[in-house]
Amino acid sequence: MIIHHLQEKNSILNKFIAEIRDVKIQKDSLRFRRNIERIGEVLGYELSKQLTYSVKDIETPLGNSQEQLISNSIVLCSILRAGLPLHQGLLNYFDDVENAFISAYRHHSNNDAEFEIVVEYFAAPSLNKKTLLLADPMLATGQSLVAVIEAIKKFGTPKEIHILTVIGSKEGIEFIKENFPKNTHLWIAAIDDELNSKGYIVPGLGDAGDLAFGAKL
Ligand SMILES: O=P(O)(O)OC[C@H]1O[C@H](OP(=O)(O)OP(=O)(O)O)[C@H](O)[C@@H]1O
Ligand SMILES: O=c1cc[nH]c(=O)[nH]1
Ligand SMILES: [Mg+2]
Repeated sequence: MIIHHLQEKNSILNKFIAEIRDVKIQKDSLRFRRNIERIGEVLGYELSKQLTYSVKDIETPLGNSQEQLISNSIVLCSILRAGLPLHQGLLNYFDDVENAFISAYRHHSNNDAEFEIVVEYFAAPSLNKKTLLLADPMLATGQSLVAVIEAIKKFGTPKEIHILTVIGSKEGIEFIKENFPKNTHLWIAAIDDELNSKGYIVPGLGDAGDLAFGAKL
């Protein structure tokens, strides 16, 4: 796995990360969603430098200009629910790509510490030979991403996979490294050291889905 850790270098991204982590600021759900969206825009811009380009002749009112444009066939797939604002941020820049959505949630049967990932819903075009962008703001244990990559196998084999995430744990990154193809790129804004006993990232930000859309039963 090729890891691109964006916060290794200081940028305006730091402000968006600080605001989504901040226990007071994150209570403003409109601002929380918009910050995740802005981070999606930054991740998408960085990722665009890794794509394939081909020249296209563009007619201007005064002449012609040769522009290098992205030639990958891209499918942007986000994991519900928390992936939605990240999806919007990526779509702001990758506005003409195909889209896919998959649901994955933690199902607790006995206690808070034990859960399985339930994948129920998947709407997608063929993924065969495509460049798959897989977006989910939180990479905690990594179990959701691994359940998703298993579930989408029947929709074809992508040429390459780019995972886009906001905050990840070291443990989660190790887990997905073992379960994704070696040429997979991980674009990650912030990496945290720990997971708590309930599988939440520490210091993290709490529950991204609830902060964006409210608590669920
Ligand atoms: O790496 P993992 O341990 O699998 O955890 C990460 C998952 O948890 C969050 O979703 P959640 O299950 O809370 O669903 P939600 O988006 O509906 O809130 C997050 O958006 C990831 O999908
Ligand atoms: O820290 C975490 C772990 C899973 N899901 C979240 O939203 N946050
Ligand atoms: Mg959640």
